[in-house]
Amino acid sequence: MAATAPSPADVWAAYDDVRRAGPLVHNITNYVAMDLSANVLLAAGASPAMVHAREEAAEFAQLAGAVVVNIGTLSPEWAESMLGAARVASERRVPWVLDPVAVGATAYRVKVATDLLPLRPTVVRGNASEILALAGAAGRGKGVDSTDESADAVEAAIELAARTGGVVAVTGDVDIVTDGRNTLRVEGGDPLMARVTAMGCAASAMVGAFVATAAEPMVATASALAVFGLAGERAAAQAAGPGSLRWRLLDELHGLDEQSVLDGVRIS
Ligand SMILES: Nc1ncnc2c1ncn2[C@@H]1O[C@H](COP(=O)(O)OP(=O)(O)O)[C@@H](O)[C@H]1O
Ligand SMILES: Cc1ncsc1CCOP(=O)(O)O
Ligand SMILES: [Mg+2]
Repeated sequence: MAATAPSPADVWAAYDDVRRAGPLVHNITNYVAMDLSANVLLAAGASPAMVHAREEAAEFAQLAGAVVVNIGTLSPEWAESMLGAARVASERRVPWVLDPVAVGATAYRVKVATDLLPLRPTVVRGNASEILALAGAAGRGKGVDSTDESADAVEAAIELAARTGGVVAVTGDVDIVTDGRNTLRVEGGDPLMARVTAMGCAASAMVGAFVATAAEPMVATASALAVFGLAGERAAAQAAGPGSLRWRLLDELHGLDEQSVLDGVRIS
């Protein structure tokens, strides 16, 4: 599908960089996702901060290695914080990630996400229905959940990436990563991951950690999703259900070693 696929060794190097640098990742994320996202970032070696007040979000964004903006539990006050933080990130070249949770569900979500797009997110990460909806195609989803396959959102992702000038990632059974010119397929993960709330939000937070430390957003995004998927599939292999998948995922992210990444990552 593309010439720029990072090798498993590149993915390991990117993860190693996150662990060494421990980047500060500023999250304006939803109430549901705060705990899992913060714990995923800590398990991956990054430093999470959840900061969303209008009075401080833009100021805090200047301190961060990356900003993650997630519209999951929106309100007008939060939307103002998101726009302020994204504007500062864009102006100061702090990489920032947009997670357009449930964007197809209501006109308000479409408006807020559409207002954020001109601030040129380094990466947009969503499920297939969200990326279809944001690109103006048919996808609507079932609330925060996708009713579409990632393979059916490839064209929408390419179109959206051309519009933002950044990277767009569609997660699902296969994760798709595109910059509008090259498109990568990241395999891995497990269907059980979709039975734990805020997994996609946590994947977006991981992307934040990787874009904070890697020079190339395509490599960073594919690497983050590959590591997250690998940890998820290793966790799922031992999990009794969604509850143990959740804590096992944190343990797998923390314990993942070079050989497991070299053996387990599949990007084409
Ligand atoms: N059917 C599946 N097979 C493998 N991995 C999956 C599957 N569904 C979701 N995942 C993984 O779960 C994580 C969350 O993705 P997704 O469910 O698409 O996000 P969201 O929670 O935003 O809808 C990603 O790492 C993705 O690769
Ligand atoms: C359930 C829910 N409701 C509003 S935000 C949210 C979390 C969504 O998380 P994810 O998109 O990662 O499934
Ligand atoms: Mg989501």
